[in-house]
Amino acid sequence: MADNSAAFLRFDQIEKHFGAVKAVDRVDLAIAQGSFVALVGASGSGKSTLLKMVNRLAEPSAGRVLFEGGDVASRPLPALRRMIGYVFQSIGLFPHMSVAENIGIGPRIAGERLGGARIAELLELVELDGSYGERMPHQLSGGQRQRIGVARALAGDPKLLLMDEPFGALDPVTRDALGNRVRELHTEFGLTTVLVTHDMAEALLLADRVLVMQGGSIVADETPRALINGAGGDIAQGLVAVPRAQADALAGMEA
Ligand SMILES: Nc1ncnc2c1ncn2[C@@H]1O[C@H](COP(=O)(O)OP(=O)(O)OP(=O)(O)O)[C@@H](O)[C@H]1O
Repeated sequence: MADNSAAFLRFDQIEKHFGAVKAVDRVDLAIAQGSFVALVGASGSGKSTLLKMVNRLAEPSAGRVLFEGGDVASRPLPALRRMIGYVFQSIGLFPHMSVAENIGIGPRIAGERLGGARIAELLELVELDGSYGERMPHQLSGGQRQRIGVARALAGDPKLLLMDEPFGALDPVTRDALGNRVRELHTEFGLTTVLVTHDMAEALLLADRVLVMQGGSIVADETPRALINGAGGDIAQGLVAVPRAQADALAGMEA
């Protein structure tokens, strides 16, 4: 077996139980620095719970999560969360704070105030004009709110970006544009990214490694190319069949 002890992010026999429900069931997994990993699988398969054990929004029932070799449980929370950007679907901007204050909230909790130039730079990264800093969250579209969520996640110069269905509520065009922008930012900043998504096409197009979860376990771990070529087993292939059938149906409509 490969020695994963030096992996950037490692799940070591990790479990999470909610009463009788085993949300995550003995997952062993190593994620290399710089990789873009998509986590897919049916609703309730344990994706969000696995992700939340990295930044300690959920504490494991057993096992450990190691980040840069150290157990996340022994890191002070503000420092840990500063190193880990987190974006989720209902982005949770504070409604009474301006966009600029929302973006700067993580560093502020850690005792640092971001200046206007830095806020403008972060807005630019997500392709929004600096003037958006003065707006209030209710003055934004859903897509703009998700962009602010990405800017906020990047504000602490994280090494690791965790994304839980970040584009789920967006229209397909915005979703595609923001997904591609995140992939560019991942490369530009040398991030390691873990993206939870229900959309296998999104996983195949954005990630360089796709993990499939079922009943709390990882049942497939493949590259997008391998999945397209039939690897990963029945559950993975069942998920790949959806975008493939759509692509075939569209191709069949060509004149
Ligand atoms: N706080 C909680 N209390 C009780 N049960 C929970 C809690 N969080 C998750 N669960 C249960 O754990 C299991 C895994 O949930 P989880 O949210 O991780 O799945 P998921 O794959 O992310 O689902 P979805 O794709 O619908 O978001 C589910 O059965 C869920 O009901």
